[in-house]
Amino acid sequence: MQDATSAALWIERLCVSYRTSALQPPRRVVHELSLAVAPGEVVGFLGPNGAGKSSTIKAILGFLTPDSGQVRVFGQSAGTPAAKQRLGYLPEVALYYPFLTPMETLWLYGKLQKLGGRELQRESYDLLKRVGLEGYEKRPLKTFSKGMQQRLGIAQALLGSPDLLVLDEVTSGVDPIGRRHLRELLAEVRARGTTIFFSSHELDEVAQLCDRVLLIAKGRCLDERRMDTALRAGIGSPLEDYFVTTIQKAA
Ligand SMILES: Nc1ncnc2c1ncn2[C@@H]1O[C@H](COP(=O)(O)OP(=O)(O)OP(=O)(O)O)[C@@H](O)[C@H]1O
Repeated sequence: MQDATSAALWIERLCVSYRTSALQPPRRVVHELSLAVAPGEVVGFLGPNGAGKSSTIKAILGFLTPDSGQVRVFGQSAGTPAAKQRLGYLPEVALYYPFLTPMETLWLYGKLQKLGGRELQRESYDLLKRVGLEGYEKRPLKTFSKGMQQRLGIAQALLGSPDLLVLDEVTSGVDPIGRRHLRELLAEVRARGTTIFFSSHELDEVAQLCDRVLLIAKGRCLDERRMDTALRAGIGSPLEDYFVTTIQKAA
């Protein structure tokens, strides 16, 4: 049983609202959401469009201030340097400077993490190789396809060997070969004991990678369950059935 100090990720009664106009009251998009992820666990965060997945992820990163509730990363309050140090993050849309190369990009992100020197250079080459960008280390990103940029995003998220990897739509825009490659990479990251929390609409992928899935809709947790063989079997269809029927029942 996890608690706020032992969990890799602990969210308790999180509420998030957005104000889109000074004339309108804020609109709440995450309602009293609670969840816990154990160290080393791989959890898929599922839900239909607009369910509140990215908003929850932004609260984990400390990018927004919740109305109420608490978010902790390895016992540290979200958004604090101590929490950020343990986190690697790939946003839903990762934007990089088009005139920089992958090596320069990782150098920049490494510097922001206070990494540097030969160690950073070695880690950057190693990561680019692991994500399948060997040979592209010194090409400007403006020549990269979306899938190649996404691979760079994974390398950036893995820089500094984070203990918790938070991925928002990790394989969006990646071709089937790239997806397989990324799945293998995440399986390898997981085997090293890294906790992974990721949102995805790719249920095949979720079925193959996750220990557990959490399903949210309209900012509320609908269900959670372990990925057993019944949900893994077939070509993702049992998990798709579970997703569709649980959402429909709640509606
Ligand atoms: N910056 C913002 N300002 C106002 N409303 C926002 C903002 N970001 C998200 N929302 C709204 O919050 C709700 C939840 O959005 P969120 O992006 O968290 O959902 P999601 O589950 O990640 O969706 P998707 O699967 O489509 O990426 C949506 O209704 C969205 O329109």
